[in-house]
Amino acid sequence: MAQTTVVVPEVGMTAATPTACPCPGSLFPYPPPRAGMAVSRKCLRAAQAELGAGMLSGLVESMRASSPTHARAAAALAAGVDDEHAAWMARHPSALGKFEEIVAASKGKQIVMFLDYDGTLSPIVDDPDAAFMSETMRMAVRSVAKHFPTAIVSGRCRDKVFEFVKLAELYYAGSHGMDIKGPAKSSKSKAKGVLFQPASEFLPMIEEVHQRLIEETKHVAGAKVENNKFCVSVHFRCVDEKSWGALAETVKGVMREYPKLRMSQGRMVFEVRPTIKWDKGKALEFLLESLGFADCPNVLPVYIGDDRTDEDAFKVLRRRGQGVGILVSKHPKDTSASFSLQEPAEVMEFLLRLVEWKQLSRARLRLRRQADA
Ligand SMILES: O=P(O)(O)OC[C@H]1O[C@H](O[C@H]2O[C@H](CO)[C@@H](O)[C@H](O)[C@H]2O)[C@H](O)[C@@H](O)[C@@H]1O
Repeated sequence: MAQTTVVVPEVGMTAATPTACPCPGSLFPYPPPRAGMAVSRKCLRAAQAELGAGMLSGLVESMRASSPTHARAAAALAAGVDDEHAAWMARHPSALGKFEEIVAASKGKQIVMFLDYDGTLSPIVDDPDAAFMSETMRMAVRSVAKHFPTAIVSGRCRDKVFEFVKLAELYYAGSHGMDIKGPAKSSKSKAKGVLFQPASEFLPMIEEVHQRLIEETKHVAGAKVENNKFCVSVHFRCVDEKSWGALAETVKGVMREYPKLRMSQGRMVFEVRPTIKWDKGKALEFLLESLGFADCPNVLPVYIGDDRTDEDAFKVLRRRGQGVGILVSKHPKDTSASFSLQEPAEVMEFLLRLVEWKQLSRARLRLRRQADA
């Protein structure tokens, strides 16, 4: 079969004309990692070292870096800010500007959409319980899901992210991918009803650490502890910067008692989760496999996210040499994503353009068939 090859700069992927996908649709491709087995000595040592001496000042520095005001101020101090931004944009061009190249690369392939929630579909707000997505964004996601299998991949607990998104036809991977569920049984989807929870052994420990963190951080005004089922978030967006050191010290102190848990940092939030080798990147691979696209050249995963935890998924796309990683950010950031979008409003525009493009391609195909008949 003749091959049409499209190379998208920065993405390094090629699009070929369709061949029948040979991949069987396996619903449970990975044996769930057992907690005890997954926590190797190396992991334990790394977790302990991570929380060891000297970590605190590093932590506070990193808390500062995750604050947009600080990041901007620091950037403004640096000379040649505009040049730096332009250079970053050249490396991670706007997915809207490169839209035609992106869709051209999907020729003969099934697009599968992966969407982070906070900061991607909803704007970042002070109160995590009030991070609602707009009705227009919901309509855009619903329309996208009519054309392409679509998954929400979030650090939040799956039930909570579902409450925000409210679309039963989607796949949901909550708790940073540790709680995956396919669409309801009535759906026509290949992976309907799929459920995967690789960290279920950690539930009692997570519940315990959640309670401990509430208790230990209650003296820090503005700190908020959120139970995300298989992980816990400690928010410091509303904590006075003078108390960041105290908060970091407190969380670090609790973490020392739980070597099977690790801590990472998102946007003004500490995220506590099991040390198992599972993240948003693994969730992406699991979902692709569940959909029947394991080792399949005829798929184009598109992942859009704004957070450090989304980098695991961007890295997977890079490693596979397949797919489109899009970072949502107004500011230059280290990222493995190929493209960028500035904010949720641009994400919505990108989704709507995808829908429009798909509808147009279908209409063109119909017309061509009618003309040939
Ligand atoms: O993977 P995500 O869907 O991006 O979830 C990551 C964290 O998102 C939420 O926190 C972030 O958004 C909040 C609401 O805008 C904001 O107040 C907070 O500062 C951000 O870090 C969520 O509340 C966390 O539990 C997730 O881990």
